[in-house]
Amino acid sequence: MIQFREVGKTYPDGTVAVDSFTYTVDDGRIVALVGSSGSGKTTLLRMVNRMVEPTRGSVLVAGRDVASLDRVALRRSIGYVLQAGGLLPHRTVIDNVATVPILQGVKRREARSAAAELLERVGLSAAMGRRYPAQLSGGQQQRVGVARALAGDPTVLLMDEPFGAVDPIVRRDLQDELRRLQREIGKTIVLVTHDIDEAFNVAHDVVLLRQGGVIAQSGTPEEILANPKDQYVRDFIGADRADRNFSVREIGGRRIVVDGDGRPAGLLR
Ligand SMILES: Nc1ncnc2c1ncn2[C@@H]1O[C@H](COP(=O)(O)OP(=O)(O)OP(=O)(O)O)[C@@H](O)[C@H]1O
Repeated sequence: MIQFREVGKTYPDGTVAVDSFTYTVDDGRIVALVGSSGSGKTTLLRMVNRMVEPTRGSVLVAGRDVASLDRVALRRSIGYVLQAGGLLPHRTVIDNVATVPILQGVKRREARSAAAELLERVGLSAAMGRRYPAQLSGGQQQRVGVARALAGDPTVLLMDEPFGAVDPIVRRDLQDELRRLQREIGKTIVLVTHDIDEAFNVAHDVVLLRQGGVIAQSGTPEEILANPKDQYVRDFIGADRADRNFSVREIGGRRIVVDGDGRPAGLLR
């Protein structure tokens, strides 16, 4: 469980990135922080592993205030996935994945064999392990980034725009795989994205932010779609978009679903 308790961050230049944010991420959930640029998503994410220190309030992971924990140990115990994987270019893929366990004292051989298993878990062949990051596609690098973040066996995985650098089709694949992976490994995942469709596709719970890390609305994708709280939320989720609005037409005894522009979307069974 991750508890944000009236947590805030004012940067030294006076920018209030997050005013006062209170929210609890339950174990085994995928939570997406969504909002427009500058709404404080990355700041909030980084306060969990202390890459950013809050200027007020606190963040608790598994009941412990992260401010009381050793920073380096904390960072190693929480997986962090960056856009485009954030891999070390001069190390092979397998070494990229094995780095944290080796730093944690796992023997090199064991770490490498665990890394090979992790690569398979994220859908890469062990042979890919011998390549360097630049020899992989963006989507493959992203998978390596996930494998690397999982290598320290963290309970919490933080992901910052993890699929931002890949094309829409690969992006959708990676989103689906993240859901599958999370079902298998049961980690708690907090994901930052500016893409509401990605949040709806991947997350169990969505936190929609305004500037200053203010929660405009939080809930399951279904709850938010069914009851957008105000016009800001409606605009952000595209509630009025044709592809969000369906109706049913009867044609020849069958019920056809059409979108807001009247384009056929499917058959109602
Ligand atoms: N080191 C810093 N010093 C000063 N201001 C900062 C710093 N880092 C971020 N900010 C400011 O804090 C606010 C929130 O930034 P943050 O990166 O958390 O937003 P975000 O929602 O992740 O944005 P984006 O989607 O563009 O990445 C922005 O106004 C940003 O300019």
